[in-house]
Amino acid sequence: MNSPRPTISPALPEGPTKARVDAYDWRALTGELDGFGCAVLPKLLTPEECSALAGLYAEEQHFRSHIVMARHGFGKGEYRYFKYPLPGLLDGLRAALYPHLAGIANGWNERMGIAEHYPDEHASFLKRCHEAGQTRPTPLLLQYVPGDFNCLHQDLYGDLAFPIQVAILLSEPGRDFTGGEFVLTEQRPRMQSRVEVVPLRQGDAVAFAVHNRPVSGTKGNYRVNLRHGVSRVRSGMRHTVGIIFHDAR
Ligand SMILES: O=C(O)CCC(=O)C(=O)O
Ligand SMILES: [Fe+2]
Repeated sequence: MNSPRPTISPALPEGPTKARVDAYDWRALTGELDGFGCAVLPKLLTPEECSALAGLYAEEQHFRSHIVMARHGFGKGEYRYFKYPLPGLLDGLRAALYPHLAGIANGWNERMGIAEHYPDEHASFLKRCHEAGQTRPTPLLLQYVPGDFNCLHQDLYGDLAFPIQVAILLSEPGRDFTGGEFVLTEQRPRMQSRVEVVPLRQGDAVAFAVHNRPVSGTKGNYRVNLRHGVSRVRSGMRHTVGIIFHDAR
């Protein structure tokens, strides 16, 4: 019998997320992540999926907590952490993206001399998080209005951290909002920091380093320290969904 898995909202079908993710040129994406600490997956979500996801923001039953950034000094704007079970589309994306990113993350750990090896499947990695006391879901939905911004930060939620995460822009720049650029900084040992501004359209995803990545120099690999954030939204409303692969303590 063909019984599809239930999804939270009929507007959010799981779809063939794995086929969609697998279809990207992962060799090229790996090259971008290795070279710059970030890579764009154009059109990971359709405009309809973006609107459906952004529309969940007002529906409190999907979330475990609500953060007003200004109260914590994180910037200005707000976000909500999803509860388990995640909406089918997000759950599917997280499971489909993970194996590709785990390969890259394992390469990074080898080059940085870190003994940790990430398993091939996200479920196995989550089991490790849960055994380490990190059991709370970290995928989140963010909402910005004019004047809002997200200070440079690292999404670390315990000792266990998967070193690459993904953010998907759900709104269309120019039409839905202006300003609000996704930015990354890379602090290089004993050198000045480098910045990346990542151009995104609605539905595009950016995969980026959470905290550290290796860079090859003349004397072998060295480690850089990354942070990400969002510049000030000038007008309109901007929504993003963040996919973090480790759970939180
Ligand atoms: O709104 C954004 O583009 C960035 C969100 C963020 O900080 C994250 O997904 O971890
Ligand atoms: Fe973040």
